Amino acid sequence: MLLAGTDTSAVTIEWAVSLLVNHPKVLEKARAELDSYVGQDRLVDEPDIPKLHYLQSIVNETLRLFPAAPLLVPHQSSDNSTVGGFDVPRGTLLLVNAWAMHRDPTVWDDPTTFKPERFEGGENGAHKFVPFGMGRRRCPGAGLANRMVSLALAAMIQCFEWERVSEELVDMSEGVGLTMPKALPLEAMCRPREQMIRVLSEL
Ligand code: HEM
Repeated sequence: MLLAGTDTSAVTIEWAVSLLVNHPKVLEKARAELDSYVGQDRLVDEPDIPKLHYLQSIVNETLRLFPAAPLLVPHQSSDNSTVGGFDVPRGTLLLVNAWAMHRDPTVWDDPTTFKPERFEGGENGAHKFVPFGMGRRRCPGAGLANRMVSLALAAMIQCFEWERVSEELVDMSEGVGLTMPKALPLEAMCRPREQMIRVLSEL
């Protein structure tokens, strides 16, 4: 439970910040949304999150490209069945490749590009977007995870300027591990936003 809840969320935040420093226009748009809905006189808080639609799209797009559980969790079929023309006997170990589904060019337009806008306008990905699995064994922490990741990211964007450490893009290779870590940990420069220094100093 601790690993399921902490590492997955931490890794998702690291992928999201990596994507944002590589896409400064997206970062700018997220900050503009925060400035418009929350302002600069107080820290973003949980009740603000449902209003921050672009931020939600960034979190979804991060989970699409870098699902923290790329093969979900192994399941076992409870009965004989047929899936897509394949006979699956009872007791078969089943893995769902969410990573591949999320990058399938037959269901996603320009699948390898980071484009949070694809989730705008009510697009929720339905059965093609499954970072938390589906059905009875879907992640019970999905709601909490979405709120935690969104709130952490929102505060980081609202309060700090983020930049890459050099002209070179942040390396987005995936490393080896249960929760798909970055191959190279993120290094980025951040400094408090001038407008937020008062709020930060009162925390
Ligand atoms: C970004 C964050 C997270 C991601 C991407 C994620 C993803 C997943 C996935 C894919 C599964 C397997 C679903 C399946 O079997 O089809 C799962 C299971 C689970 N998750 Fe999460 N999770 C996250 C955060 C959390 C949090 C915050 C908690 C709790 C505080 C949590 C608790 C659990 C538990 C207990 C299970 C096992 C459920 C079962 O086997 O019935 N997860 N998660």
